[in-house]
Amino acid sequence: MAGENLKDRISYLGPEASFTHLAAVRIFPESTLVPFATIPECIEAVAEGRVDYAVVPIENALEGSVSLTVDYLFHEAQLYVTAEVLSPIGQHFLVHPENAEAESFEAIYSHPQALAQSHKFLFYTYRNTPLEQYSSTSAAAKMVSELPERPIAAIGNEFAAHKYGLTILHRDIHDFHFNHTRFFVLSKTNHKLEIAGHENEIKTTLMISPPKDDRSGVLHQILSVFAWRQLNLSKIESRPLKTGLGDYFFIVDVLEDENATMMRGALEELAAIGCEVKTLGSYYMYKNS
Ligand SMILES: O=C(O)C(=O)C[C@]1(C(=O)O)C=C[C@@H](O)C=C1
Repeated sequence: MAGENLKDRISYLGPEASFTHLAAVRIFPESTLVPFATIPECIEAVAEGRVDYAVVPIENALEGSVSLTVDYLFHEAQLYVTAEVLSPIGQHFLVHPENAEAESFEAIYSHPQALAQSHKFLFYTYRNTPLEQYSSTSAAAKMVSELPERPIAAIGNEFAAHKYGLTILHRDIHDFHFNHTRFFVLSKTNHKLEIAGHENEIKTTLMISPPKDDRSGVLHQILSVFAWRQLNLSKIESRPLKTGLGDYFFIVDVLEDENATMMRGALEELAAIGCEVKTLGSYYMYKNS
């Protein structure tokens, strides 16, 4: 399926000016974007057909996988990745203009990922200020804008500062310069979103559960399936199956289309060695500036 439909409805972690919102606008500039308070609600909305696509964070360069998204995709939903968005992430320290001269702050609010990405700055600059988790960076920014009487701060992006009329007291407070997040664009149907400006490389995400007989060398066996076919992996990660200690599944990103001959052979061979494979489909990557 090519292009976006103007009538499409898209769920994202709101409110406006979250990082997920910016990623959603990159792919769906003209569609109806519907904010939700949590990632599971965004995923549920697409699984139940209330929206056509969900845009959700999947991995951050500093903090690793967003386990909530990974686990929902494995355990709860049968959805497909239709595109990936790679966004640079700049975290800023935002305050109400009336509190721009405050000597200290009562608390600092943000999404747990943003607090974690700014850990060093917060430790060295605001060691004694409580850090409070909030549903998203933009929800924290909105809340700070609504409570000028409280000396509180939020961590979020520049768009949130503009949207909610906040002052950027400290700019670029994320701990490492190369801060990027990958977002998935999820749908109930397996297809690729093809709009202008995608990278050439195609990627397929597989979730592989190893055979249950606990044989030795099974990870080696799984990797060999890809290795001798010269199928390049850009990521491999394990997550708990939640069936017992030591039980894991593997998330593998392969730089090939799932319909390519070598990939079809790899999927057959994985089944033959007793693996269960959940494919999330093949998709292109879009960079956000
Ligand atoms: O809180 C937001 O603004 C989000 O869109 C969520 C989220 C995440 O869950 O990783 C997205 C990107 C950034 O890494 C920080 C937070």
